Amino acid sequence: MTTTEERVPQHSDVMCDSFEGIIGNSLPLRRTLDQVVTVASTDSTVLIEGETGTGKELIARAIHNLSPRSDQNYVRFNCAAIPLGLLESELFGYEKGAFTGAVVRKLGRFELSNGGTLFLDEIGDIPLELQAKLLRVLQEQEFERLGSNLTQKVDVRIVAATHRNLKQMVKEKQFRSDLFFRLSVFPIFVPPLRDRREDIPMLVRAFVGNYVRRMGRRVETIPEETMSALVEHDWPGNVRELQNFIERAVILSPGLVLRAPLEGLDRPGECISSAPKTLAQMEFDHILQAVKETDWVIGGPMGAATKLGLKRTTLIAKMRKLGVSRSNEAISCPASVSSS
Ligand SMILES: Nc1ncnc2c1ncn2[C@@H]1O[C@H](COP(=O)(O)OP(=O)(O)OP(=O)(O)O)[C@@H](O)[C@H]1O
Repeated sequence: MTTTEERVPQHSDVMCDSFEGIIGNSLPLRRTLDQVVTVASTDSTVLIEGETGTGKELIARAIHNLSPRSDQNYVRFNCAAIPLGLLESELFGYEKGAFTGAVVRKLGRFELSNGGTLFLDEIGDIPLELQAKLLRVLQEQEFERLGSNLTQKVDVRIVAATHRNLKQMVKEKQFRSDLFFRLSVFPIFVPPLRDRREDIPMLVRAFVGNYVRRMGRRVETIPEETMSALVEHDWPGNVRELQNFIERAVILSPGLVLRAPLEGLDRPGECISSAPKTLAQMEFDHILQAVKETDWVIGGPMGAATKLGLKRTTLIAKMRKLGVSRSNEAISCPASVSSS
């Protein structure tokens, strides 16, 4: 093994850096996990906020596992995945004959999670009409099944999550402010992967290890330049996107060395960053794209300078200033290009 490769660790190595299946050791992630530990032992409602794929569901499960309710039910309910008309009956249940098709009594998620934890994923997608009813259950822990006058009492700990900006939704009157305040008793923010790049190598090694085992492959090393490119990438789909990418890479690796399809990361327009790009970043991307298309030929009629309408010397000077070189080949969204 050379110094520019690293060994894929065994499962036990990875587990040292994993907490409740949450891999990573960066400061932002550790801060989030500290909050998880702090709130888990209480019965308080928790609102988990963060972009898609950051691991909100893992955090919700960790809160349940570390709580005194861990031996009771953990029920996950995705508010966005259920058709509008069914949401109410899925949450609160119904009596036989409550509506056409209600041939037997059905318990809703609140009753199913009685004594345990109910994880309401994508809470921002709960329609306004249902928000008042949800608020009542959160406050009073009571509700009626559809088609019944009998009040059901429950003891449910609520953990909710959203990738939406609920505060903004409140301002726009799409989300009730009283429900927002009730939900956000203890908010936890899960940072996007691009704000905790130190976690990427650990995640990559763990995912490679997992997929290698599952697929019966023999990958043992990850080239250093592959790891650097993965750390540099912005991962708009966060850990989920990284995980899927690694699965693809392992499928494409018949031998001992990971063959990651880095060119798949380098698709212009796919780079969704929270901050708008600077002019220098756009220039960097555009020039990098042009030189890659000409296979790094700068001068001459078929060269990148002609393509870009620049003199050869001007393009070379710009490339030097912006730091465009072959080592950037795998980078699609340079975070470090300054606009000066
Ligand atoms: N820190 C982590 N360590 C290991 N796996 C992780 C981590 N974060 C996320 N994952 C994995 O990434 C995938 C997405 O995570 P999860 O479903 O928890 O994200 P999410 O924030 O709830 O996404 P969404 O908002 O789209 O529902 C899952 O397969 C999860 O196991």
